[in-house]
Amino acid sequence: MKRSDLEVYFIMGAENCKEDPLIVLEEALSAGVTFFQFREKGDKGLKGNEYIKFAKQCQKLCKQYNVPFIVNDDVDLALTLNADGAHVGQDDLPLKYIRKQFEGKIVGVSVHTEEEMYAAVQGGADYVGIGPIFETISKPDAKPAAGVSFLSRARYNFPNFPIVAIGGITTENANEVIRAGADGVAVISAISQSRDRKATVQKFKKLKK
Ligand SMILES: Cc1ncc(COP(=O)(O)OP(=O)(O)O)c(N)n1
Ligand SMILES: Cc1ncsc1CCOP(=O)(O)O
Ligand SMILES: [Mg+2]
Repeated sequence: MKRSDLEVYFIMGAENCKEDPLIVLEEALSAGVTFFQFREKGDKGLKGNEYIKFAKQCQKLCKQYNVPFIVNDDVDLALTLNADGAHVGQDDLPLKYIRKQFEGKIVGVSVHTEEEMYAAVQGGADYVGIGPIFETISKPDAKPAAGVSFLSRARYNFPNFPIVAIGGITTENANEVIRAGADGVAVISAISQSRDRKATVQKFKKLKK
């Protein structure tokens, strides 16, 4: 993958949407998001066959728009569906156990410290997600908002490594994370709950590098 693939990384599960999630996803894709993460989790998340059916529908839409379909947390689902990749956090399956299973595919890892970042890069991650940068309404168990200082250091230490920023990112504050060194923005609510998805995605795509 290229760093520019992370430009507008849309993340979504059904509970993030006030409208039909498949319509939300199709609008986001047609507006030009560059990466998609299927993140269906939590007590209110779909389960069993409904979960798998929804994942397949999202994957089909992503294929139509030629956008990578990444599965959050559920490595088995990613492998079963032959997804383009998986995203794991520090409390999920460790990179060293899954890297080989995803040969030729994309593996993203969430990092919050320099140690975690070095381990992810050395362990063969394709990109890292850094955040939450700002307060988020979409992850009840998120760590406190950390601002951009770690993001800036991560970019300084790894000038060419793909980095995406996440957490509370909106069209108003996104330039700050790009200036701090992120290749792109990973966003749930700003896109899933936008009243004008096309305009929102277009604004994210015009960020000053
Ligand atoms: C791109 C990206 N970055 C970070 C995360 C967060 O992963 P994690 O810490 O495992 O939390 P959950 O999303 O699983 O609740 C992410 N999903 N994507
Ligand atoms: C999954 C995740 N990881 C850190 S913050 C976050 C939620 C991001 O959602 P939003 O863009 O709505 O703040
Ligand atoms: Mg996780």
